[in-house]
Amino acid sequence: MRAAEKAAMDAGTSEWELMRRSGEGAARWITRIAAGGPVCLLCGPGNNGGDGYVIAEYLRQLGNGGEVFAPKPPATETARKAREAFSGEIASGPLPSNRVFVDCLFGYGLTREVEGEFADLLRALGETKGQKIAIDIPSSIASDSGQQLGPLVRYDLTLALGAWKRAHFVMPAMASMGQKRLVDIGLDFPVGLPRLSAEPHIDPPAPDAHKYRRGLLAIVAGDMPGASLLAAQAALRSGAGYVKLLSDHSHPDVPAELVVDDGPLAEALEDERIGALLIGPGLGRTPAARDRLSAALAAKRPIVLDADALHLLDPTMISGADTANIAITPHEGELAQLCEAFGIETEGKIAKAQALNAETGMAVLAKGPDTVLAGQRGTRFFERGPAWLSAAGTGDVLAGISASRLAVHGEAHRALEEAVWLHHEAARIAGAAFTAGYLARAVKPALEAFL
Ligand SMILES: NC(=O)C1=CN([C@@H]2O[C@H](COP(=O)(O)OP(=O)(O)OC[C@H]3O[C@@H](n4cnc5c(N)ncnc54)[C@H](O)[C@@H]3O)[C@@H](O)[C@H]2O)[C@@H](O)CC1
Ligand SMILES: [K+]
Repeated sequence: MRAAEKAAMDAGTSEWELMRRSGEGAARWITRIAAGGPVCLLCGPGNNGGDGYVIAEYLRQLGNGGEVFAPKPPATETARKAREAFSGEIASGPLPSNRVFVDCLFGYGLTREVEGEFADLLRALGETKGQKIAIDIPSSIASDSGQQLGPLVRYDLTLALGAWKRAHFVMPAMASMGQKRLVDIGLDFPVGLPRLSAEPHIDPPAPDAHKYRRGLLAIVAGDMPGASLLAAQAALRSGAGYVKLLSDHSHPDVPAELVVDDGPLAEALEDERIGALLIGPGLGRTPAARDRLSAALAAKRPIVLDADALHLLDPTMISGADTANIAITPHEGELAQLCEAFGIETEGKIAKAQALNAETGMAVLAKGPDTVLAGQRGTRFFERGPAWLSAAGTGDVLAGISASRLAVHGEAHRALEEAVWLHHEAARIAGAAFTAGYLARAVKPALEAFL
């Protein structure tokens, strides 16, 4: 964001002009929400506060002037200019209630814990009644990390200025923001930056497709076949033409459309037609499980590693492998463990996923209530999925979808990105209190939404 603003300023657009665009863009949203009702603004000492004065003056010009609370005077030249252009008064006394509140205390310049009168004001904002709008980001959130640095208010709306910041897509920050909208201020961004994932388009099978050309997915099962069966149920509905379970166990009750190969694993893995592999759900962590993982990696096919496979994985297993073909789907604990196994020392989910991708070349989907993908095409953030996904087995479903997409086209980053969208959409369709089996079945109508 800073680089894009600097580029715009170097090209002749003043900071004041950017602030005017930000403030007026935000004010247009606020006037619609306030609908003539009273507005109360909180202005901080930096340029976020400057945006606040621009908003306040815009509202005054429309005859809808409200209260402006500003514990400290502006400390930047541009914010001072905005304050001077504001023709109203600064309010004092306790924060009123039943207003549309606009929080412009701190934006991406927040660098330390919010204390004293600023913290008091945020606490009062948290307690008072009314609609609450954060300008750029919630004022107690560090924009790069999402770290909470003071009293966290629950907002109804967050208006991001110019571009999304990382904090807009990580927990717990993102859960406090309410609806999110982006205010365009006419900046250009270089390609290759971390960005919000764009809705994928999923191709139907080619006119001359047959089951192998559409993608043969082989799922390597382990000691607990339930998890790999769930993954298979989802994979069958995610686009692959053929899904096989490679298992040592007998499976009397698998669905008829799922083929079980209970022969020796090494032989089954020799099938040239296998487009992708999945290993991990229900694999177990025994020496035998480790052997199955090594055999699967030695087959040198595009592969999704999940769950137990991530516990067993170490650098020696992938040395010499074409890691661009490997997609991994760790949750928070697995991500931390992988970082330890690969000697990565960094804090925070985004940095960990990026470092693991940079160090190993594998596409890393750091899943959870917030999901971050660090892969061959860069870093991607996602809107939050339904919280009902917090149920046992939903990770197996995600792994199954990912592997099925990988079998279709062989691109690890793309498969993981598509999988997150399909997973969220399936959860939306499944509604409330669903089981993982129900979720796996909802993948079929979910896929139809992206054709
Ligand atoms: N730089 C630009 O070109 C533009 C910036 N814009 C706005 O400017 C914001 C960033 O402005 P700034 O970089 O001035 O920073 P902020 O306005 O976010 O706040 C930084 C100011 O607060 C102080 N501060 C930081 N942490 C504090 C704490 N815990 N307690 C008390 N004081 C603290 C800093 O010393 C500094 O004076 C953006 O979020 C956006 O709202 C927009 O107006 C668009 C143009
Ligand atoms: K703010």
